[in-house]
Amino acid sequence: MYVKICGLREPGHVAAAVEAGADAVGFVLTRSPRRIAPALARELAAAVPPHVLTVAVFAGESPDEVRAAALEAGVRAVQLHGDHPREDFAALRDLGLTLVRAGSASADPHCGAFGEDLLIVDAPRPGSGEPWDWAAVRGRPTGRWMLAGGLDPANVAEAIDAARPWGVDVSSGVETAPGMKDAGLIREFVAAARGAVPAR
Ligand SMILES: O=C(O)c1ccccc1N[C@@H]1O[C@H](COP(=O)(O)O)[C@@H](O)[C@H]1O
Repeated sequence: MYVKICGLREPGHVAAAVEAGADAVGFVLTRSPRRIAPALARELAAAVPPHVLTVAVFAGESPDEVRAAALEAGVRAVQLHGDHPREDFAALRDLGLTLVRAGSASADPHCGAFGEDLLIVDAPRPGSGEPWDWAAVRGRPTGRWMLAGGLDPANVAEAIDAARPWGVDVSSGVETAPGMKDAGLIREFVAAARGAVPAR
């Protein structure tokens, strides 16, 4: 089970995610209580070992804006929320970064359909912490896809069982308040996601 911890803003929380065994860490460079400047993302990303993917998160920015911020942040992946056409992913391909497409359950459920490397199937309002009907997508997405939206340490096993994703992505569920991550919750989330064995 691939695990991404998103919306990190402090070195201690990045370290907690890495030490807990997260596969990817996210830095939000778009409008959000978790937004940080690309320069801070660069500092945080510099402390992340190469086996952990560093991801810059965007929502609705143009390819040129994404390109500039991602290069400044020095990340290895960009995550695009919103209704981006295929051309936007094609325009970013030359960066050599992992491309992540994020959309709701009504978006195209096939990873790679827009030229992306990873897919996130999320709640209608990304970063809201609101659970949704995870079981509704079971069997629909294909390829390397992560489930997101309202996950937390207490429900992630149930969510995995319901949707059967390749991975999971969390932001609000490892916080004590919007934007305030908690190292203990990060550790609990990774352990719960990895311990989850879907029922047959
Ligand atoms: O985390 C944010 O604040 C955010 C803002 C704008 C776009 C995406 C954002 N994060 C992504 O949203 C989900 C997590 O949602 P939740 O808070 O756990 O319910 C995940 O895909 C994050 O990468």
